[in-house]
Amino acid sequence: MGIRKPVVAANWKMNGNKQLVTDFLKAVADSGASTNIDIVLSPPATLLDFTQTQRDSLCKDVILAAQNMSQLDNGAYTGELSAQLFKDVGCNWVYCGHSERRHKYGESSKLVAKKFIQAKKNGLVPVLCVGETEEERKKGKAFSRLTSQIEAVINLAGKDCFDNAILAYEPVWAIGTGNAASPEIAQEAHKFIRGMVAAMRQECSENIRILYGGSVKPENAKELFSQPDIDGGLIGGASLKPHDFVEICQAAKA
Ligand SMILES: O=C(CO)COP(=O)(O)O
Repeated sequence: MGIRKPVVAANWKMNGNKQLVTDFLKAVADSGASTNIDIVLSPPATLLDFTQTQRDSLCKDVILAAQNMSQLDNGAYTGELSAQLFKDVGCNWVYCGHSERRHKYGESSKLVAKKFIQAKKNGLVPVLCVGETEEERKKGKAFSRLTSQIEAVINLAGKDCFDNAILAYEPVWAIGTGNAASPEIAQEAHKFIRGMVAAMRQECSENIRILYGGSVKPENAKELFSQPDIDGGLIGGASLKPHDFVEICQAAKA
């Protein structure tokens, strides 16, 4: 991982409660896991205010992230949540284009790019999630899928868009299936993604952190994180078990 500070991000999706927030933050604090790595927590939006308060008293280093966000500033958009609302409850990062948003809620790459821009405009660090489906991989179209998802952001946000941003490779076939990508397959995709950034801006490609997501668990984290272009992970299911999450964080330090 070299010069890049590892990141381990918890994505609770539509799970968790106040008790889990407290247990999670205590486990992270007790383990000292946040030394030398960035630990990110994204509980459901309703828990963020509580999480901020608990974070400030239990484990100040933990970064809060929103799981999704409106591309718009404010106004008559029932049920939507804006960048400013998330900043108000202590968020500094936001996930853009998680595969569940793309596939279950029909978010297009163009909409994802608008959200990415909105995050940057408001001083939030966007975590752009990209990844191919199983069918795309079988047809040899994995890299063209990644290219189109990343190009959509570059086209709208410009060539320096990945300064102060994070990328996450999350192959759809590995999310929630228990079948993580092999370290070789993940590394190949991460190298490809870093190469795309390098083609625009060499310096940015050396600094940008690219996270792997999809069935990361304590048993496979170390091997995945030891790949040269994998700078940490975006953790779903295993982040709901504080002990497992802490173990994954320790693997990112090794
Ligand atoms: O979607 C993910 C993180 O954003 C990964 O989820 P799982 O770790 O449950 O596969």
